[in-house]
Amino acid sequence: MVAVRVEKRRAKEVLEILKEKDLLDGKRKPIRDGNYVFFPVTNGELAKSLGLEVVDISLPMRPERQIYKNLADLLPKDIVERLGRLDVIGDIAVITIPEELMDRVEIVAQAIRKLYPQVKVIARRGFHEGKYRVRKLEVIWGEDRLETIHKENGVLIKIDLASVFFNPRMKGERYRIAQLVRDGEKILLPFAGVLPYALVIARMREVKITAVELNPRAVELAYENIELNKRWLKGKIEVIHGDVFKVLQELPEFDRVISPTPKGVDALSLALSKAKKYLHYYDFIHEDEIEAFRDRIIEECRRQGKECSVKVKKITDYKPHVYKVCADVEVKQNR
Ligand SMILES: C[S@@+](CC[C@H](N)C(=O)[O-])C[C@H]1O[C@@H](n2cnc3c(N)ncnc32)[C@H](O)[C@@H]1O
Repeated sequence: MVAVRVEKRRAKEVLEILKEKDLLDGKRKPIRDGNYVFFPVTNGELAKSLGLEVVDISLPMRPERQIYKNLADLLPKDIVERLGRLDVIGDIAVITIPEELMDRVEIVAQAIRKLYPQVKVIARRGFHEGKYRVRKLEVIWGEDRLETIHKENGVLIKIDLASVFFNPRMKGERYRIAQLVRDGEKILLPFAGVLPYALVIARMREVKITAVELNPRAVELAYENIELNKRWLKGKIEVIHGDVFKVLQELPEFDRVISPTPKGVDALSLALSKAKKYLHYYDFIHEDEIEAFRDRIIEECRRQGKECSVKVKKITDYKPHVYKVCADVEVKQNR
């Protein structure tokens, strides 16, 4: 089996070349011997044509599941450093690629496919747009579709990334909230999307959830998702298609309100007014403003005649110094 033999002092540089040309054989491990490093390659002739010394040598195999851990194992440093976040949603990989790397998109796509062989579509991430908070995505490799089924916390979530919001990085947060919920609770979920929170909670707890969503496509998928998961849901989910700011006026108080508020929308007063015991209110806050955010919630509680304790938790970073946060509000029951 062939490998490239290179002096130790040139090893880093040659490794980058091998990654760039997609020549590195990830199934075998490189070895060091004295002053030389041997890199396993998939094509000796091509390596030779690059002026590299190619030798016949047997190198140890890597364990199957540890072949590649991340894109840095597969791509040259100058590319990896400029790539943004990579998420895998069902069988769709979504990656942030800056404009100046668009002429290297082929090798990025190849690396993603090696890392995630199950992926059938690779899409380039744009920004969230409009009131439905849908992300602009461009398919750069694979099947021309943005619909998929994602597995998370024991539920299946059908998503159409072309027309609804979904963030797989909130998986841990959804689990955290589900753990706080107790059997028997009545829960209100404004801004419910395709129901990721509702499904995860209903999977784990015997509760009644009322979910409100405005985007008609998200509502359609919400119903499909209830159907997809019905065999293992302990809780019940009712979906209301409508505007949170109108629908909630007609609804009573709930034990718990969970508001995954869209960016730029202020639903604090309304969501709190519907919370008998607990409110989990999400917002995007600069790190210097977290105390002020907490004070604003306490002030709103006072205004509504509620005595509350408020803890604000950073959930994910949104942009430098700005976080998606969750205010966990507990309404004291002695009123
Ligand atoms: C940040 S996303 C959260 C979606 C979902 N909860 C999740 O975590 O994936 C906000 C959702 O609120 C919906 N939305 C925006 N304005 C709304 C309104 N006035 N009434 C109801 N839903 C609204 C959007 O369509 C979107 O699905």
